[in-house]
Amino acid sequence: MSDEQTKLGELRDRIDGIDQQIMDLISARARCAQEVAEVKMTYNPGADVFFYRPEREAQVLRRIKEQNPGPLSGEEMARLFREIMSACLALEKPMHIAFLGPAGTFTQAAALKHFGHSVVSVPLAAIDAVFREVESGSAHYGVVPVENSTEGMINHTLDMFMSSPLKICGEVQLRIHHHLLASAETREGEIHRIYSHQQSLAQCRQWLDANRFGIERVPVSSNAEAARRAAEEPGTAAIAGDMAAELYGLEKLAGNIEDRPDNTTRFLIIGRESVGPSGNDKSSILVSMRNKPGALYQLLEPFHRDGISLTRIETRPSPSGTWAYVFYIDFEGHMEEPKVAKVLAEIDEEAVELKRLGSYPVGVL
Ligand SMILES: O=C(O)C(=O)C[C@]1(C(=O)O)C=C[C@@H](O)C=C1
Repeated sequence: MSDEQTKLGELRDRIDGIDQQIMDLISARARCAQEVAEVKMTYNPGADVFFYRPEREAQVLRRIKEQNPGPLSGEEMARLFREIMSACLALEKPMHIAFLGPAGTFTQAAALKHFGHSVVSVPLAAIDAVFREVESGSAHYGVVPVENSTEGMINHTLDMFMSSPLKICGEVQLRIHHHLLASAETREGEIHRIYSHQQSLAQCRQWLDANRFGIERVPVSSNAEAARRAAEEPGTAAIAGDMAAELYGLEKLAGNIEDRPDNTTRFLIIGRESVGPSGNDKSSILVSMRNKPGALYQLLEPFHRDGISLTRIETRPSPSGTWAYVFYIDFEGHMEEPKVAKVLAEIDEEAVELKRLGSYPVGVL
């Protein structure tokens, strides 16, 4: 046996021993989660038991990132624990997560990033269908896109909150990498059409102008649909992400072609219950004010006075009348914190309507 083989043999024996310990510890953790489920059921008899606890998951993942000794990065270690917790939660209750489909969309990638892979992910054709699926109880939670760093807000999602009773239970950000994809049978020179979602075509406009000028660009309902067509129609290509490429067996002709390297989409987790404080939270509200001078100032002043940072404010036309507006506001803090509760009580007095969409942990992964 060579020196190399001897040394590798020793190290692999050590790895086998460590794997055994990891397995024993993960199994002990999983048994604990089973006991947690029993406690939740015992103390909430006959009720809709909420097994998934977003605030606790955020705390666990934050602690892992903070205390990670290396050499793996904090993100990598948190990802591994994300999957362990996902498997533990599935033992308590298999979660059904509705997302804006079809399979292979960035929204599915966001759902799996947030919940891990031990969930049943259910593709739906439209944002309002995701809301309905969760409202009816057919899915435990839903995942919908809310804003993109290049293209701005996804208004359809914001508008759904005006009429939906659902709460925002979490957020997850995903770096969006677009690739030019085609089937193995399609040669580069033959490509006469590129399919993608409207937003993705916009996010890659400069690259397309510089590198594939003159080739027809056809918007379709999703990137996954674009990938499906490229797989079926010879001579066409798609702009889509890794998941869609893998799902439809496409090859990457050019990778990371988005014009802005920091291209990120933020997704919301929607559910039926409120989430407790995790120690680092955000809240979202919808407010409509009387149409009078200084209304916006009156709305924002209490936040400023109490030192609460706004992270987003968007204006949407109100469904109730011409030239009436609804403000969608995200801010730092949890609605159970006294200073946040005080500001909201003040706004409630002045507003025509104040809808509390929820408080939720700032995205960890
Ligand atoms: O602490 C709980 O309530 C659990 O159910 C355990 C656990 C975990 O595996 O750590 C699993 C699922 C919850 O979403 C949060 C945490």
